[in-house]
Amino acid sequence: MIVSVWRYSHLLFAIISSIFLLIASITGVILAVEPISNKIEPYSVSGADELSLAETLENLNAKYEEILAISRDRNGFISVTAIVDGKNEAFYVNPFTGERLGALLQKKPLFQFATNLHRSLFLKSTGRFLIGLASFLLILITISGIVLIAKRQGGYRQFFAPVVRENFSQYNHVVYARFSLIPLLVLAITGVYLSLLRFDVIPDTQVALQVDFDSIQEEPFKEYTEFDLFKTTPLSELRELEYPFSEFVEDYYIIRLKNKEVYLNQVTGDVLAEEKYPTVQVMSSWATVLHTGEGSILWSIVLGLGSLAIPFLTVTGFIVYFKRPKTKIKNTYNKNEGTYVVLVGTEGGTTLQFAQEFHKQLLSIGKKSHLALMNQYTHFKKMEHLIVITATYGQGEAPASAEKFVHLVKKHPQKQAFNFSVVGFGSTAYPNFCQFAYETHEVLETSNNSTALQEVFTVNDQSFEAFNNWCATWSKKVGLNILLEKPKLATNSLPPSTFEVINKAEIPEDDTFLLSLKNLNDSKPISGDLLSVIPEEGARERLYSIGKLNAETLLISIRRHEQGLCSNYLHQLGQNEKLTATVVDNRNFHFPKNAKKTIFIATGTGIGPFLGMIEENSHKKEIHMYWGARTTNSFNLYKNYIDKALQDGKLTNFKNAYSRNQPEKIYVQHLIKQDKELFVEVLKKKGCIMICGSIAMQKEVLQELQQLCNEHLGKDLSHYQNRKQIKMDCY
Ligand SMILES: Cc1cc2nc3c(=O)[nH]c(=O)nc-3n(C[C@H](O)[C@H](O)[C@H](O)COP(=O)(O)O)c2cc1C
Repeated sequence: MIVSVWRYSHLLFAIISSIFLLIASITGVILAVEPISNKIEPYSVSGADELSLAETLENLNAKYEEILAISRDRNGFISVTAIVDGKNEAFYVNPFTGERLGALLQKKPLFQFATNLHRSLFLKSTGRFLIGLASFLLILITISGIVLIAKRQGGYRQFFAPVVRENFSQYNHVVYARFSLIPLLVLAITGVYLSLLRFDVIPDTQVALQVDFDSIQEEPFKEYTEFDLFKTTPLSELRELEYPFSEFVEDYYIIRLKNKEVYLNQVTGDVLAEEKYPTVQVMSSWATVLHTGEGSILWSIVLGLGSLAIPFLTVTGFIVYFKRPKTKIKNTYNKNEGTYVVLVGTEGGTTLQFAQEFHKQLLSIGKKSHLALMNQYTHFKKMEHLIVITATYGQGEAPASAEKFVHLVKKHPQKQAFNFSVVGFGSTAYPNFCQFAYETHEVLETSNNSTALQEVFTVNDQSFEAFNNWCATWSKKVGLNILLEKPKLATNSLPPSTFEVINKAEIPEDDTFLLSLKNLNDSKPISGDLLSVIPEEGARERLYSIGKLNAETLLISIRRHEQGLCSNYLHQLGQNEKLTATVVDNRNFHFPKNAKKTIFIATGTGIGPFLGMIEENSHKKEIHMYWGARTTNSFNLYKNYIDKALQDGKLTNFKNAYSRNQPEKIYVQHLIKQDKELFVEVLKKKGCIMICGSIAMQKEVLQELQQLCNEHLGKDLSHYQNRKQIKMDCY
């Protein structure tokens, strides 16, 4: 709920201010160029800042007959206003020689236009107010953004940890927001400050020095080069020095330094009045520098990039929001009528869509089903079956709509007996896979009158296939017949492609076979992506991991099930026959480009994607493979590929674990124990471990790795999972 409040505030502020922020950001990018183009003008004189005011005045007085003022701007350029040939002129000079360097910079028309639009949208005070308001909203957007990133990353300490990629917009929104946070916050705060100053909400106090004319002395006379202030003040401190208006002693030097203003007797060099700038004035000066980047190429670039991030973050932010599935809950039976109660824990809305499909099918077979959010848990009068379907967020925490669930279960004990089942939606890309589902199961198990019908069932990456499997086992247990339809989710799949079967190899005793497919379309799968096959109209899709042997040829390794519709369909395909299937992007399971050493762990047909990754290892990076199967015979299907890869140096090492070759069973997890030094080294040196095969094997392997991390690395396994050093695709 708290996350939702932050999320909706973030969105609301963005909607209100988006147009103004877009204008301000685009003009801001243009204006960031101005200080850079000014700074690179050739008016900077090296070593000038170390000159004293006395030396500067001496050099310039020698060159010009009548100087009215000397200035130093934020770029460090020195200019004089002097009467030359009877005319009042202002120009840049070399303070060592007095040489004229060029005319004062004039604002270019483009920058003038951009400045007006940026400050006031050409709407005078109304425009200034709107821009000020947009800056204020930008502060709120940035703060709510910081909170949202921290929540997503699992805490402020993890703020800069790698972001798990779900899709382009979500990933880049978070990544670029983190980069641009500081410049955006600075731009927003200084923007608000400058607006408040403009509207006199912050009074622009200036120094107002008073000179006591009665006490002005005409003696002792001193050369101006001997004035203490002139001798001790470097030119770098100067903003502006105004010469006395006349030679009368009542007229004095006005010197504006970086931190104070001083009036100096032109005859004796005595200080007539002096005052430090008020805090507001110093702050205003800083706000201007920080907001405009004046005088610093580096800060101007940072601000320019920050401004550029605004349109990008606006567009990706809106895409993230509008892609989020939105569904309302409608109920035919209220909470007191439903015998089946389906509760959902969701944050992004996808889990709700699965739950809705399940609820719809229960209703369609005449069951009284009531659907609600987990936060709406209460006393359900007629409930006999409770089905909880929940996602996991943060670091294994409850999603927004289930935050109160644990508390509510304790608060509302059910008066009648009921059985329950928990389905966890999560992603193995996160360290605490479906943890909240396990917590939910535990709390329900200890609640009044409850009986667990099944263990927690987990669904990785919103796999409809897995959810459907759960539904099949659940329906069987309760004696129902439910057929689910796949919800229309935004998936990463490409349009369907056509493939031609070019080879089939098989080990009949093992019920496994390898299909080599020629890719006849433009789809460019990568080893580790998935091939979605629908064996006949209306049937469920099946996903197979792809191994890519070369640009044209893909390999899929399949286990044939006696009653399996899809595995038998693929099995009966003959040479040159065509297959229509869809490539699904599985970016969390691609070969790691930056790892120097990689370990593959697979059982059975899980070897498929690895055969492609090995084949593509043209740089001969170190790859160690651990493969588990029943007997030596199972290996014959892959032997040629592995032998050739070892010969070509594309595979460093291959070790197998055959469970039925010898009296005692050997599994891949036993090999991990044997070779623990290698595993420790790979994790330590930022290498990667990839796991593909059965969920049962994955559990055992993760347990072994967890132990190894605790004993030898002093870190939790999740540390490496967070850094994408462990990649999994298990089913
Ligand atoms: C910020 C964030 C954190 C997540 N943390 C976890 C996690 O700790 N464990 C897990 O199994 N899944 C995690 N997931 C994956 C979600 O549980 C999964 O994508 C789920 O299907 C989302 O369902 P929803 O759209 O209904 O919220 C996380 C997803 C996001 C975006």
